[in-house]
Amino acid sequence: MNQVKALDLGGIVLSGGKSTRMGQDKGFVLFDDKPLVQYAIDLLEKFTPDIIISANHEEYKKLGYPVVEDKFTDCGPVAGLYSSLKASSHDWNLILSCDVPLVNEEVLTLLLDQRRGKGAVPVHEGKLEPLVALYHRDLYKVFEKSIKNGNFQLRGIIKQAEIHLVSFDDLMTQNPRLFDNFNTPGDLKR
Ligand SMILES: Nc1nc2c(ncn2[C@@H]2O[C@H](COP(=O)(O)OP(=O)(O)OP(=O)(O)O)[C@@H](O)[C@H]2O)c(=O)[nH]1
Repeated sequence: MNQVKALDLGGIVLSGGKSTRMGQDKGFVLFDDKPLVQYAIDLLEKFTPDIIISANHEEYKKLGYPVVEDKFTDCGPVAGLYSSLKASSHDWNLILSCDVPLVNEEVLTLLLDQRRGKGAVPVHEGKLEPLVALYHRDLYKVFEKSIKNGNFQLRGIIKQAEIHLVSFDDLMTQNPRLFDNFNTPGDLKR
């Protein structure tokens, strides 16, 4: 386990989307013979034994971790973040969406090292990655307010919040595919 014992840390896997582009539940799609959701679980297990799966299908219960369903529907990932952070019993929570299997231990370690205020989110060439992040549990209130105001745009919400944007430009010159999103069947074959 990674040496961040001082932090009260949980993990949240986001896998509650509609997977329209994939055509089937993305979390259970195989990449190199392993379901995508398992990549996120395996990585988070290196940091904490306490993991929540944010999902809206019964099937996720078989993975051995508590499943938290969205309270607000049709709002996208911000709804998953709201419900799972609220359900978390930890101050700090590593977030990992199920469709970024190339994210590695180095990424999450850097976020833990670089947290300021209420969290840390990667940014590369100006693009935020709010679903590979470290968030303080308190942020569920920010997400709740945004949802109730009809604002589901996570990147905009994050820019307004007290969260450190951590540059990954250097790391990505060595590994440009680090944050590759697997959204379609074609993405699995690249
Ligand atoms: N809990 C929860 N997670 C979501 C929701 N929408 C998206 N996600 C997760 O957020 C991540 C990014 O999702 P997207 O690729 O933007 O959306 P998607 O619904 O999974 O896929 P598309 O229907 O193809 O857009 C994935 O891990 C999704 O499972 C949601 O409404 N609730």
